[in-house]
Amino acid sequence: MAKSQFVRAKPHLNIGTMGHVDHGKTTLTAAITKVLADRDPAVNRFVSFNGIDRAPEEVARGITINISHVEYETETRHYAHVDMPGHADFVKNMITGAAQVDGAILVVSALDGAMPQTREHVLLARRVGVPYLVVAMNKADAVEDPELLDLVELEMRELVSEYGFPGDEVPVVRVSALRALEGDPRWVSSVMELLDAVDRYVPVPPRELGEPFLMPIENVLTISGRGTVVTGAVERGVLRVGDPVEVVGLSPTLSAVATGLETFGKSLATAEAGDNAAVLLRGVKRDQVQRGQVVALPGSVTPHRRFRARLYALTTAEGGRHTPFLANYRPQFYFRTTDVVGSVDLGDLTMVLPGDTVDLSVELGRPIAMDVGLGFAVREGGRTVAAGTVTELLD
Ligand SMILES: Nc1nc2c(ncn2[C@@H]2O[C@H](COP(=O)(O)OP(=O)(O)OP(=O)(O)O)[C@@H](O)[C@H]2O)c(=O)[nH]1
Ligand SMILES: [Mg+2]
Repeated sequence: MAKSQFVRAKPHLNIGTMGHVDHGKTTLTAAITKVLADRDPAVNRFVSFNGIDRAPEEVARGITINISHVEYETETRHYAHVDMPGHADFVKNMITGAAQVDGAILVVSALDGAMPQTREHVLLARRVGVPYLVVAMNKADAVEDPELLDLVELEMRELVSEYGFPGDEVPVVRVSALRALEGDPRWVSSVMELLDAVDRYVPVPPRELGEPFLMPIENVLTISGRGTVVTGAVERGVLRVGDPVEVVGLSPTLSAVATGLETFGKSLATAEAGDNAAVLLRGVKRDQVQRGQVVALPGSVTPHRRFRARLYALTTAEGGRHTPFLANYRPQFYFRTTDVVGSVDLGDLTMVLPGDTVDLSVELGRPIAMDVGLGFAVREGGRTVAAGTVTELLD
């Protein structure tokens, strides 16, 4: 049966939920789809909590591990929403999600206030270039004392300001995802208020439609009888069905043809910057492609192991190292949807102290598709210790 065609009737935005473990991101994601589906069932579909956290390990541990995507429409916009994990062990998956969004809903439990991954996510949001934050103060149903709510709001405004977001103007909305999901009218309207804040505060970003096509691969699937499908968020450009592409990074560059395009199960004639797309690749086997590679216009981007970068080492208070790092430091480098080990060459410097901004060279263990200006995070032992930007491609 032919798939229905995706209609571009409203501006499309990518948003997502981030924040500390258990503060209610997945519950809020489910509640948003519920509230909108009740309001406009013709265009919205309810996705339950278990429809979002559905991997067996997620169910067993009661936490989000993988990012998942849902879609919904408000009156004025179509949104793709990525629900990110809060647990410290899965920050790498959170980085992948954050790199794709035009704005993020930072979820904080009003019972707990800012916790370690609340802070780390604000920092990473800034570093991977999330342009706008809206704060959802969740679990407001469980807090009796209004002064406590005011205190958490103040704390959040200060926290986001510390990382360069405009803390005075960022919308902070008091919600209860759980009660909204249960249909309690007071809290249903709190979720509507949150969505209104997102509609108003997060602008439609300029899309880089004129640039050469590039989509980082997030997942690879096999569709029996059809071939290999790669999914991800289109970073720039436009791809048409039938266009030739290259798969770049990690292993030798591969040529292919995009023979089918979809978004959220509906077929697309073109996939463009900002879309969440599934691309069917002709002539590619399942094991020839992997997460961390990119699909790109042939010849438009090349893989590199060595590059120069400007790097900011986080201070200890920001969650960074307690000690300087020296020549031959070998942390993990997080690019788009993957991480690879690499070593640094400090040149004339003898060490890099927490809080320093330096220029240095990096040699990665495996090549990554990169351009000047690409951002990355540096992590070791489960925490983010630095963030950088590629300034020069070597080889
Ligand atoms: N009282 C109350 N509890 C809530 C609310 N929202 C979520 N919870 C509860 O908080 C717990 C964690 O909710 P999740 O939605 O899984 O939290 P999460 O932020 O997605 O967690 P991770 O993805 O693992 O980081 C669950 O037991 C929810 O029922 C709320 O608005 N009020
Ligand atoms: Mg979750």
